[in-house]
Amino acid sequence: MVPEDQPHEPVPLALARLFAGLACPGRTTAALPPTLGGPLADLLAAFGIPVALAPCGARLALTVTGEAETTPASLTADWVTAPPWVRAAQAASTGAITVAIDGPAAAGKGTLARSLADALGLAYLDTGRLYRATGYSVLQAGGDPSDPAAAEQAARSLDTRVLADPALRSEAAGDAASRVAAIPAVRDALLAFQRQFARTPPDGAWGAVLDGRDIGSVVCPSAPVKLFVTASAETRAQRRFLELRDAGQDVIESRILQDMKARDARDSSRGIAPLVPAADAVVLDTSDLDRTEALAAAFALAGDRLRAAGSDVARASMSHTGAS
Ligand SMILES: Nc1ncnc2c1ncn2[C@@H]1O[C@H](COP(=O)(O)OP(=O)(O)OP(=O)(O)O)[C@@H](O)[C@H]1O
Ligand SMILES: Nc1ccn([C@@H]2O[C@H](COP(=O)(O)O)[C@@H](O)[C@H]2O)c(=O)n1
Repeated sequence: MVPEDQPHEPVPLALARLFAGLACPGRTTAALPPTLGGPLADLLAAFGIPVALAPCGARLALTVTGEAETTPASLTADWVTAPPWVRAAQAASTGAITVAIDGPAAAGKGTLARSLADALGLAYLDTGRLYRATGYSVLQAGGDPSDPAAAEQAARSLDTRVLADPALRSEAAGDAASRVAAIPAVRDALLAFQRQFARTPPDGAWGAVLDGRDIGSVVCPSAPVKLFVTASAETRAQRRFLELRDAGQDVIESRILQDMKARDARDSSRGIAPLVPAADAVVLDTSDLDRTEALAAAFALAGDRLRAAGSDVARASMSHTGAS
């Protein structure tokens, strides 16, 4: 049993512990906040792993209760990162699994994408950084991000090692990004890198989470999981204000709101790959959700889609091999 004073476990640790618990049903328990425990139990159930939920102080204790539907003969590290339906996906040659997360600025896409990627063992790409790096490079060279020739040249010569530069998070880089992002040749230049990342994620990951504006609609239209994360403009401006203020930047909230509305309008009205939910995306409004609640909701939505993808893939795999 988990002691009541044990701190919340990070989701990846809890998941690893529960997967490992398959070797010893009934003995392994992980404690999580209730908002995460329920959706995580659903997700495990989607993988065919039976768990029991019980209150444990302010937390929910999840215990693996029995054998998974497809328990491997011996539990291997490979199985932990590749649940059975992913293997079925590979067998059916459908390639890596992609989780697409789109939405307007500061809606919380990156926060959710990173947590989902960590918890599910997926690689993560913040595609906004590609556009930010392109716009920033034009600015650094003294150019105009709206100039198609300068922007295309910057996109085509982009060195992805600059993507970690903290300067890319400034509002100026965000504004320049949305200007270069409206130029078709820039989007064309950045498309191959994103698709390649989704198709063959780094470090042998079995899939990837990509966040941006057009992941579900253009970059990865066949992604099995598509979330469109949004929140009111005021909520998003306040979140970005707190983020930049805490990072030591001198910022004014009303100015951020004004700039964010202008950027949203530009992103939504451009002629190419505008910011719109893909037809099959699930919309998640996080205006009234804190980070933990938003993650719990995303887990539940992603779990539903993954389960559906798993059964589609399993069916495809069976018809592929002639099984019924
Ligand atoms: N549900 C939430 N409640 C409160 N703050 C949040 C929530 N989700 C994210 N945040 C905070 O809001 C800020 C913006 O979040 P994040 O960077 O994830 O958004 P984003 O959609 O990826 O933004 P961008 O499009 O600019 O890359 C961050 O400081 C993050 O910690
Ligand atoms: N797939 C994408 C991602 C981003 N953009 C543009 O880049 C700007 C900055 O993006 P952030 O996610 O870092 O805020 C954004 O305003 C878009 O103009 C894009 O077009 N497509």
